[in-house]
Amino acid sequence: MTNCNSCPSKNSCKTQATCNIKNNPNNNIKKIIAVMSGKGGVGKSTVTALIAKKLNKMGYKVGILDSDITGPSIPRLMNLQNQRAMSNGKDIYPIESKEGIKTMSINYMVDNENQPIVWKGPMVGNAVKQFYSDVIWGELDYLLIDMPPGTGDVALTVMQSIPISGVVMVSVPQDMISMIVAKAVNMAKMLNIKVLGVVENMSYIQCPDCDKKIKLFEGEETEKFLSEMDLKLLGELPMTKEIVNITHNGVSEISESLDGILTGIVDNIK
Ligand SMILES: Nc1ncnc2c1ncn2[C@@H]1O[C@H](COP(=O)(O)OP(=O)(O)OP(=O)(O)O)[C@@H](O)[C@H]1O
Repeated sequence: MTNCNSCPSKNSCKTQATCNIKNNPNNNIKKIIAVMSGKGGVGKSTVTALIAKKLNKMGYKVGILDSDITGPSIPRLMNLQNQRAMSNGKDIYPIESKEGIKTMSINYMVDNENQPIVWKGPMVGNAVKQFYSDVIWGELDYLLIDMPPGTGDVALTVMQSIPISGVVMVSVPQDMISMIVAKAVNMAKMLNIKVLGVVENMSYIQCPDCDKKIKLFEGEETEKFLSEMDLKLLGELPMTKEIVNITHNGVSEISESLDGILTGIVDNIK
């Protein structure tokens, strides 16, 4: 049953008659942002984790819902592998990172993270809906949703059921990827969900000796893609060991330059 009072979209919702998600009365979530890519492996989960850490550092209350049921990576990226979610039989308690970011992922419910989730689409969709409705997120300024790759069944369920305020698209500077990201952008537009902009990941590498930025995909037409799709560039992230250390190895210090890029990204989506 829908509970519009606790829904983050209550003031802007146009679909109350058709809404099919239950809003948990224990939760008060101010803004829900989905991080999407259309194509797997471009760094969607990494960007989700970095945005969450930056918002958390700025003092906001943040949660991450890992809706990638068949390829969950949030527990590892947040240094929370081998954790188990507890339930009181009705609600599920999220797992909190050391900095206080609440997370929920299917990996908190399996005995071994290598165990595959061999479920058909509707079951996967229902699990994601439960992660929204049955998890005690409490008071959150931002709930980030790490979307499954692609524009398939589960992505559609998430976008149709959860009251998403906007989508951040993650891309890498290659023509082929831009084309696939364009599909995801068009999907969001078809569903009337605002696309907040694009984060270009693995945009360049930086020489450790002379600081020169080296574009791996020089000549690719990112600017043309952005203007054709009427999209804002939220920021360009380098391909660095620092990002791997922050997201895989639990390193909490962020260099001034990466912090500056993340500030630019979150200022554009807040
Ligand atoms: N900017 C970066 N610098 C260095 N490594 C990166 C960067 N972004 C992502 N990676 C690495 O690339 C790999 C894929 O990243 P990630 O899991 O975030 O992608 P994804 O798009 O979420 O993938 P999936 O489609 O499986 O969900 C990870 O090992 C991650 O550490």
